[in-house]
Amino acid sequence: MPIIKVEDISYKYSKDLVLEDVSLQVPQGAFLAIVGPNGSGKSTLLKLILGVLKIQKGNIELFGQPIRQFKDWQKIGFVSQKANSFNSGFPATVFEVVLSGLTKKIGLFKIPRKEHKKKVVKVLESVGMLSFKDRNIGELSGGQQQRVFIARSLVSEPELMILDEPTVGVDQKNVQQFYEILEMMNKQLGITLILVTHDVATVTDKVTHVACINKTLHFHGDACEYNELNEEELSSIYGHGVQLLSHNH
Ligand SMILES: Nc1ncnc2c1ncn2[C@@H]1O[C@H](COP(=O)(O)OP(=O)(O)OP(=O)(O)O)[C@@H](O)[C@H]1O
Repeated sequence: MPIIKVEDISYKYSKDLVLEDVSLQVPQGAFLAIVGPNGSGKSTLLKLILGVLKIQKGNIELFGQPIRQFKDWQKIGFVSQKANSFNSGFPATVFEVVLSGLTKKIGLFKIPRKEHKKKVVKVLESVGMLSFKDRNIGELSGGQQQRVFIARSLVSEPELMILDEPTVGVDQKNVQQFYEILEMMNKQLGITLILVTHDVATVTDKVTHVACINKTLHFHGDACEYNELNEEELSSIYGHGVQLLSHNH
């Protein structure tokens, strides 16, 4: 059973379709990159999958259930591109931010137990941020904040994690580290990942599957297949003049 099944989805905000007849499946354990130029409908597709936008045409199933009936939202973690925008005055430590990912489990205003604190320490360690646990979140760099937000999502043990351009504003060196964390989550923790990104050149040798979207789905397959596409095939995927080539080309 695929974890996500998108069938014939079309969507428009006003007159024009921004998604047209998009169908794709995400198997359990996959690491899928959704790539496409600016304004190609990537975030819209995510919002439909996350239930933020209402389906106009087509169907989506999550964990085998039609999205309308789906209630297990705690199985899904989400990290948005705007996560790393805390100002330096924000009054919460790294530890507190990650602990807030357990609010549903602990219950609002209840006192966290030892096991909860242990979980926070464990996930902070896994993203390499344990030594920052008492620092104020607003005093960290964008890349460090982003890792803390990943940890906050991880702490509730999601089965699927969706990341919308998480590396925007993160420098190249930290981007590499960031992808290593994602690989660890996918391979060691067995979390299915969906990553929306512009950064095709960096991701295609790290992910298992690639979906190229530009209103319609132009390619959906495994990453090896994608890496073997020639230039002509790639430009027919993206349209001429769109600079989104894999580094193998
Ligand atoms: N709330 C909205 N109301 C009207 N139009 C919208 C809205 N959100 C997005 N759009 C339009 O829908 C199209 C697809 O937008 P979307 O955000 O899904 O693209 P994207 O691929 O995520 O883009 P980017 O890579 O720039 O983040 C764009 O033309 C955008 O202007």
